[in-house]
Order: sequence, then structure tokens, then C-alpha cells
Amino acid sequence: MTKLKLTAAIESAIENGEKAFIPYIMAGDGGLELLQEQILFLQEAGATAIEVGIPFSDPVADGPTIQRAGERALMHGTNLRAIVKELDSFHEKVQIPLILMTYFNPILSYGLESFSNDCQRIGIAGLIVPDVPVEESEQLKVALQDTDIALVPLVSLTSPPERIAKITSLGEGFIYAVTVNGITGVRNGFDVQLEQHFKRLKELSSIPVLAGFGISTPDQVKSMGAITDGVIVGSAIVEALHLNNKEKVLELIQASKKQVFIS
Ligand SMILES: O=P(O)(O)OC[C@@H](O)[C@@H](O)c1c[nH]c2ccccc12
Repeated sequence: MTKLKLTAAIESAIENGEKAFIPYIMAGDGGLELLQEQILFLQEAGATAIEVGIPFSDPVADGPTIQRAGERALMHGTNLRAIVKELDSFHEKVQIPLILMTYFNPILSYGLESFSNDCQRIGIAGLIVPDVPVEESEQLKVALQDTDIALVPLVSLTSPPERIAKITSLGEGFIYAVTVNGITGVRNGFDVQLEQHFKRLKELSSIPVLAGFGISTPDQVKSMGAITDGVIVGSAIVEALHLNNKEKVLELIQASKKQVFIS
């Protein structure tokens, strides 16, 4: 089994002189029938991979924009089972890696085994489960061990060095480096220490390091991309898709392709 599909996609963007760009979307926002169109649009627009969010009633890590998108999706009656079924119906058209982002509860109610089997069957390349820290990920790791699905870890700004070392050694796919303390959502500024923090993470990690949380403008995509291997953009993409502002999505993705490199 190879957990390398996700890593390979990111490395290939970098080999092209670009940075990775991973948009986050909320599955079922606007109705599940939009999911295929949204994924194929982002693929066509040049996304490196896509993080597909599963709506959940108690999204503790999510800021207001993602929370509202989740509520809209739940109002449409979306759930994990329906999303997997929908993804199954068009997965042959998707060439870029898909990462599912879900809290642990929906996975447990789905059943760990069948979740892992179904994700493998429909070609899911990665999984982000924010309420399962590395120390508690054994059960999930066991369920995923015979699959090609990478369990992507989150590293917070406040993780102490021993914890960072543990996360980077166990991490798969890429390291999701959180840029702020707190929840998802648009921010105006970032800690001046970030560059140092990312440098350390990159030194410790054998897989790519991507920055996420609070990135919402082309300039931020460029400046975060200059000090990491790429970015994840959630709230700004969710909002732009909700307002059908495709131009904004294209601008954000383009910013990851024209990089100013700071050495
Ligand atoms: O919305 P932002 O600030 O651009 O951050 C990305 C984020 O939305 C996405 O990766 C995500 C959505 N929900 C999460 C929960 C935990 C970690 C990450 C996420």
C-alpha cells in the first residue's frame, strides 16, 4: 500500500516551481448535487488536492464561515454516508487527491471498518480528523493500515518540541501547520514568529509542510507559500463558492502558481 499519492501531488507542484494549493469545501453546501461540479471546477482551476469537509453538528475547530456552511449542508440533509455515495458516483473523473475532513463521531457512527473500506474503494487519498490527536490515533491508524489513505496531522503553534517531533515522525501525506491559535476563519495578520516556526517544522519533517487557517487573499497565499510548501484555504473558498464568485477562487489558486521565493 502506498500512502504517497498526496505527498506526490504536492511534490510535483513544487517541482513545477509552484506551491501546493488545497482548497477546502463543505460537502453539501448548496445541496449535494453541487459537489461534483465544485470538485471538477477546482480540479480544472489547478488545485493540487481538495479537502472535502463533512458537515457536523458540533464543529469545535470551526469559525463562523465554516459553521454556517455546515449548517446549510445539514439543512440539505447531507451526511457522511450520502457524501461517500455521491463521491462514488463520479470518482473516476477526479484525478487530484481528495482529503476528507471530518470529526471522529461521524466516522464512528459509519463504522470504522466500513468507512475505511469505502474510502479506499472511492480513492480517497487523505483524512483529517481534528478531534483525534496523534496520541489517540492508534484505532484510526489500525483501521487505515491496509489502505492508501494518509492520516494528515495538525501541528499547532503551541505544540512543544517533543510533540512536534512525534507528529512529524508519525504524520502521513503532509503536515498541516496551523498558522494561528484558535478556530478557522479569515484573519488580518499573523504572528511574526511564524517563519521560524515553519522553518523548524520543515527541518523536522520528511513530508511537505502546508500552512492553513486564516489565509484568504492572494497576497497571503504568496507570503505563506514563500515560507512553506503550500497552503490550505477554507473560509475564503467556502464563501466565494457560496456567492458563486469563481473569479475569487481562480485568483487565489493563481497566487500559488506565481511564487516569490524568499530564501
Ligand atoms: O477557514 P480557514 O481559516 O481558511 O482554515 C482552513 C480550514 O477551514 C479547513 O482546513 C478546515 C475546516 N475545518 C477544519 C477543522 C480543523 C482543521 C482544519 C479545518
